[in-house]
Amino acid sequence: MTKEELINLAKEARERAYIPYSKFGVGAAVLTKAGNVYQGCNIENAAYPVTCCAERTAIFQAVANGERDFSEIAVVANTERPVPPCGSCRQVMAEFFPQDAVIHISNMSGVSKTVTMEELLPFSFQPEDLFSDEKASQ
Ligand SMILES: O=c1ccn([C@H]2C[C@H](O)[C@@H](CO)O2)c(=O)[nH]1
Ligand SMILES: [Zn+2]
Repeated sequence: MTKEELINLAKEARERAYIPYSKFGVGAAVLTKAGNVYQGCNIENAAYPVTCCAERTAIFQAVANGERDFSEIAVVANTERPVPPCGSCRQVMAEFFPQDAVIHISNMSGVSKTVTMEELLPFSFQPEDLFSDEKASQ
């Protein structure tokens, strides 16, 4: 699976975005270490904050299908510069992605940028931090 193929799958998912409020469509495609791809689009809600971004939709789709080991994700929007994932999505990525996993962000005309998980959310709160709580280990 090439970067371009993953980006094309994110573009395809973007066509299914449910965006009656913002009209801002985003698509994502996440690649698992097993070689499977799960797509996601943003899904908005009349109660605005309930909206789920494309990235989280794709990751949750994969996890709900029993996959938790990820190597890459592509995210696409029709913007001038490639759209950086929001803070909530970065934290969800940090839960599942290793530090060397790669995030490809792209616009519709193919301007893209690739960053690692470590670059996208450095010094992130990790599951290990929670489990290392001193009281929890007593
Ligand atoms: O990286 C991003 C940024 C925004 N959105 C969605 C959320 C909302 O539906 C719309 C406007 O913020 O775009 C995403 O899906 N991913
Ligand atoms: Zn987000």
